Amino acid sequence: MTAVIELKNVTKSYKGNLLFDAVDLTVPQGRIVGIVGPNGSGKSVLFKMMCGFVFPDHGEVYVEEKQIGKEQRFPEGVGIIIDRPGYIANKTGFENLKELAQIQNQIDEEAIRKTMLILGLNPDNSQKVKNYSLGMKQKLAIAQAIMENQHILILDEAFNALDHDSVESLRELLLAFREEGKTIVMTSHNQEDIDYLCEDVYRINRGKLEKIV
Ligand SMILES: Nc1ncnc2c1ncn2[C@@H]1O[C@H](COP(=O)(O)OP(=O)(O)OP(=O)(O)O)[C@@H](O)[C@H]1O
Repeated sequence: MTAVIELKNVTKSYKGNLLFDAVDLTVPQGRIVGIVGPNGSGKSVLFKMMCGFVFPDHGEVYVEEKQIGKEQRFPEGVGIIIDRPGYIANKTGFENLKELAQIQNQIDEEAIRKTMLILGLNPDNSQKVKNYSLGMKQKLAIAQAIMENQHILILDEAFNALDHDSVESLRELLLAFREEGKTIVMTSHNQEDIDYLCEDVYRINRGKLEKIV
C-alpha cells in the first residue's frame, strides 16, 4: 500500500481555535477517502494544507513522499477544487479553461472540449461565465480539476449545486477514476455521496481525525 498523502503530527489553529491537534493521516493510492465534519470544523483547511495553500503550525504534510513547503512548494499532479476558482467573468467557460490550461501547457483544446462534454458543458456555448448558473460554475470547477488527467484529486464539496443526473454522473466518473488508480480525497455535505464513494471515512472531532469507516 503506497501512501499518496500523509499528514504527520499536524497541528493547526486560527486565533486560538484549535482545528487539528497532532493529527496523523494516511491516504493510500487508488482509494477514495472522505472527510466529514460540521461547518467550520476544518475540512477546507485540511485540504488547503494538502495543497500547500496553508501550512501547519507544527507537523508535516507529504504528497508522494515530498514534504509540502519544504521539498516542494505545491504538490504536482493534483487536481483541486477548493473554494471557487477566480474565473474571468467576461470570458466563456472554454476560454477560462484554456487560460488555466496554459499555466501547465500539458493539454490541447481537444482535451478541454472533451472534459467539458463529459461534465455536460457545451464547449461552444458563447455565454460568459458571469452569466453561468451555480451548477454550471461548479461543473467548470470540476473541469479545471480533472482536465489535465491529474492522478490525485482533492475535492472540497465537488457535488455542490449539481442536479440529480449530474450528481449521478460525477459519482460514476469518480469511481472510474478510482479504477484507473487515481487517489481522491473528498468531502460532501451529502452523506449519500460519502457512503456511495468512500472506502475510508474520517470525521473531524475536537481537533482529531476519527476513522469512522
Ligand atoms: N485564513 C483564515 N484565517 C482565520 N480563520 C480561518 C482561516 N481559514 C479558516 N479559518 C477558520 O477555520 C475554521 C475552519 O474552516 P474551514 O473552512 O476549514 O471549515 P469547513 O469544515 O470546511 O466548513 P464548511 O463545512 O462550512 O465548508 C473556521 O472557523 C474558519 O473561520
